[in-house]
Amino acid sequence: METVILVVVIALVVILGAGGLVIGSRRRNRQLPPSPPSTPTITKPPAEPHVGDEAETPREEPRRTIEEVPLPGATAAPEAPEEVELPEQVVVERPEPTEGRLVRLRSRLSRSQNSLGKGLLTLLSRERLDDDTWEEVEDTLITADVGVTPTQELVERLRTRVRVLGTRTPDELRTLLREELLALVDPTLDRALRTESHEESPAVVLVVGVNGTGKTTTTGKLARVLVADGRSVVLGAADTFRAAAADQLQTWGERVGARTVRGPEGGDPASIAFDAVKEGIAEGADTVLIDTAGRLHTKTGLMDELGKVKRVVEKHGPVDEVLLVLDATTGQNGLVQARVFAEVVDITGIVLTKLDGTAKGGIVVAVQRELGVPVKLVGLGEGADDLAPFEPEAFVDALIGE
Ligand SMILES: Nc1nc2c(ncn2[C@@H]2O[C@H](COP(=O)(O)OP(=O)(O)OP(=O)(O)O)[C@@H](O)[C@H]2O)c(=O)[nH]1
Repeated sequence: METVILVVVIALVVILGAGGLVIGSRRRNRQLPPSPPSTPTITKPPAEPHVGDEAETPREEPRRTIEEVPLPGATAAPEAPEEVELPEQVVVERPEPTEGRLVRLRSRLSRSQNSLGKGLLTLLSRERLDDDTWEEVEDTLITADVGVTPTQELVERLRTRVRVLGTRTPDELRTLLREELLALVDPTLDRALRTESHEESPAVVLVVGVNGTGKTTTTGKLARVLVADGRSVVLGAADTFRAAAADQLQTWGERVGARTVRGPEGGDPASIAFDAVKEGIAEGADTVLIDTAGRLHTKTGLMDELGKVKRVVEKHGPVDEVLLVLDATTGQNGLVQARVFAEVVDITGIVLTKLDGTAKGGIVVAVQRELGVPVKLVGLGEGADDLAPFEPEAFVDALIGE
């Protein structure tokens, strides 16, 4: 009896052992295939499946190729495809023309801004224009970030003109308001971008501003504005503070066929700026656009960094434009930033971004007054061609709605 039990136990152990091996080998076979490489390369096709194979089973065995099959009269077998590195395809885009861009993008402005224009017109159309109504006019302008002094000036002038005029039809009121708003925005300021090359060297534009205001995006969009106007551009990725900024800028450049000069992450922005201008000279480019980092940790740090970039670039030739990028949605905070930058470097123009996302278009007036420098460009969306040269008339028309 004992012998019989022993035999049965041994038989069970043998059967279980064999089963375990089978399950184990199945498990091994179910390992995931290796993940595909990130860059596309042409590789050999996989081995063909055999009948009964599971679809996801990797087939490591070499593929039976045609040369192993003896064919009657066959001389040479066709060659298996070689591994080939595909050249990267860069499609150079043709940016939208810049003329009349603000008019085309006006709907973006009026959508967010018409609370200002419509609000003012509604107030001015009231039966009686008493002190309370004029106070409401003031509040509306201040809420739209126009600033206290310009608001008081506008209300004072408008009040006098309405009194003198006597009768007030809606058309007359609209015309008066348009004229007064336009006077605040100041159509006499020179808003031309100095981007034309000199005899021996390209024009140099420094783009400065706090990170996150849309500085890198604006530099990229500006490259498109210039290319659309027939200029050749070199980009300098001197914002070495944020790792992805150089990649981002390079992508913008590639889209319009502009070269980007960049350095190591955390590298010296001044030396990148210097090299970018050198490249611009070598290429005979019209304009070099330099994206800088805008850390506001300390004013001294910022001053040192931007001062050095400017000094080093000036070894090649003058810096033609220093554009300060401000986020219109940050309101008064943007004005504080503007003040700090203006103390550090001579700003020649302002770019107001994200005007599509705010009803506070009055910031155009406030920042120009604050710095005594014109708004030259406005950002009206995230699209590649959503940067427009600033036109006071089109802007005011969008505010009050035509
Ligand atoms: N709606 C809107 N978004 C904008 C505009 N301009 C820029 N942006 C967005 O703002 C975000 C920040 O833009 P970036 O260019 O990365 O900002 P930055 O100032 O360069 O930041 P750093 O590279 O860190 O210095 C992005 O999502 C942009 O698409 C604009 O005019 N309108």
